[in-house]
Amino acid sequence: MIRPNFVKDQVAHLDIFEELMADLLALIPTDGTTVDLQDLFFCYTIDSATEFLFGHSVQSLKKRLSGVKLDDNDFASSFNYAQDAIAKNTRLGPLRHFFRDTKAEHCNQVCHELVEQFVEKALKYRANYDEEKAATDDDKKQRYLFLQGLAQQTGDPKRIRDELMNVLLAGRDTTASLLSNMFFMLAKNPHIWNKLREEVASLEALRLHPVVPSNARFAINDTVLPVGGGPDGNAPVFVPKGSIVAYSVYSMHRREDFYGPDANEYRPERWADLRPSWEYLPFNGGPRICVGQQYALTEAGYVTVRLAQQFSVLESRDPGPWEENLTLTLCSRNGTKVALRH
Ligand code: HEM
Repeated sequence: MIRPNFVKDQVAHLDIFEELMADLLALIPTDGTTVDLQDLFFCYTIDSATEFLFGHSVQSLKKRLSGVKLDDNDFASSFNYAQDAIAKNTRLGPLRHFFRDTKAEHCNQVCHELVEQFVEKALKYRANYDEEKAATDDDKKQRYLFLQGLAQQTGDPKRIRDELMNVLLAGRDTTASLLSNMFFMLAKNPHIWNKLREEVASLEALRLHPVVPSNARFAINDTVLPVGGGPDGNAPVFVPKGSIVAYSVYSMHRREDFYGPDANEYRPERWADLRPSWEYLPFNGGPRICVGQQYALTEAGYVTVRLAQQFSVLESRDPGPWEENLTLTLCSRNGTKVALRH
């Protein structure tokens, strides 16, 4: 249902990315003071995703700039907390019933209340579709709104709310994590920053630190996987109906038989002649491939190029190597502490 809302014209709204860039740049010190870019990237992507999805940004970067103290009733902080609680609950499994988290319940409510307002707008748009569309046609500059696209397809308020939440969840932390992991590695490798090719730098960041590092499928019928069985892993594997097959994209992306003996290193130059197929799956593949892939790569590429234009020096301010923080996505445990200079 949401796939038609992701055609190229609709996701390439560079003006949104540029407007937010001004706020992002204003928050980066230029005197060599350490800044945590990961923190700022998470603000950037929630602002852009809420603008794209709802037509209304939650303005977390602007709030930072004006020094507003964020409390538990703020959408961006509540969304972060509620998401971490989902990851924690998944790990606790059946034990989660013994750890009631009232703050998470409150945060869920804050998120739902904000999204409800947009659901109401969507339903109003649907009810007055002809008039609203005529008004839109008159103003050619009007941006495409994901919310309106959704309202044309369904009038079920719960479905609209769930789809909005789902895309916000799928699209926000992922892109922020990609940018954070990539800048962590770029800051450790200044020679790459200097001759940056934004596209290959992000492809390599998604190989070494795939932000969706594992995945699974549930067999709805008996089936056979062509390889993976037997002592050498080359025999077929029978998968009975009802089983769950989990796989690790993280491990696959570091296999030396695919990527060579330096598979564990961040080396974007390898993409000069690398043309991977199913051994490279940051966005998955097949019918459920990520619908936001173009959006994510456009946004990450845009932010990278703008920062590269603005700053010639990017220095790591983290003494250690990259360490993982696995919640719903994979980002850097110690943030992306760097210093930037013109
Ligand atoms: C670096 C950024 C991103 C990565 C690595 C990523 C990765 C993925 C992966 C691996 C899946 C497949 C999940 C599965 O197998 O079931 C997926 C699905 C999805 N992604 Fe992304 N994603 C990113 C950004 C985005 C963005 C920006 C959006 C939206 C604006 C988005 C929306 C979605 C949606 C709606 C699905 C579900 C598609 C379906 O089930 O048909 N993603 N993503």
